[in-house]
Amino acid sequence: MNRPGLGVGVFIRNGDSVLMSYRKGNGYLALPGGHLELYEELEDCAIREVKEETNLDIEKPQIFQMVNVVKKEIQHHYVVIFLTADYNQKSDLINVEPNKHSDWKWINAQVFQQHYNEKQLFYGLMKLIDRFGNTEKLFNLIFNK
Ligand SMILES: Nc1nc2c([nH]c(=O)n2[C@H]2C[C@H](O)[C@@H](COP(=O)(O)OP(=O)(O)OP(=O)(O)O)O2)c(=O)[nH]1
Repeated sequence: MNRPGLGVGVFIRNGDSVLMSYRKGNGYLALPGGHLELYEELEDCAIREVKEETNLDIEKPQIFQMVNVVKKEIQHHYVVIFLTADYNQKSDLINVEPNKHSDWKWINAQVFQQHYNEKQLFYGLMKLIDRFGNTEKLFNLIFNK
């Protein structure tokens, strides 16, 4: 890769939790999301990736935060855009790509913080918490508190 990639991650709200799974390749806890395609809007990317991975229909995707993740030692450079969204409860949660993700789980701030402490969050999320200092502040913003 000779240019940074552009990744999208979606915080889907449910009660006090967001939807996450462990990535089969690296074992990190991660949000649903993926790569922005050419000529695609960020919100459309979020809707598409969440549907492809979880079968959920998200509602009101909103651009939330961004991080620039530079890890030269492993040739990883991504700009990651995070969005927040609600979801339509009529859509069923399915692990559509079990070869890529463990089963989807609703994760609260405490569990999220534990994974941060153990450096078990996907890179963009680690950098996001580095910025906020702790998960509580981040979750307050996600849930508009
Ligand atoms: N999905 C997702 N991607 C993240 C997160 N944190 C983070 O840094 N990224 C970055 C690194 C990923 O390699 C990149 C693109 O997401 P991805 O790896 O899920 O892409 P993907 O395999 O679904 O790609 P594709 O379906 O679009 O081909 O975004 C996260 O929490 N979830």
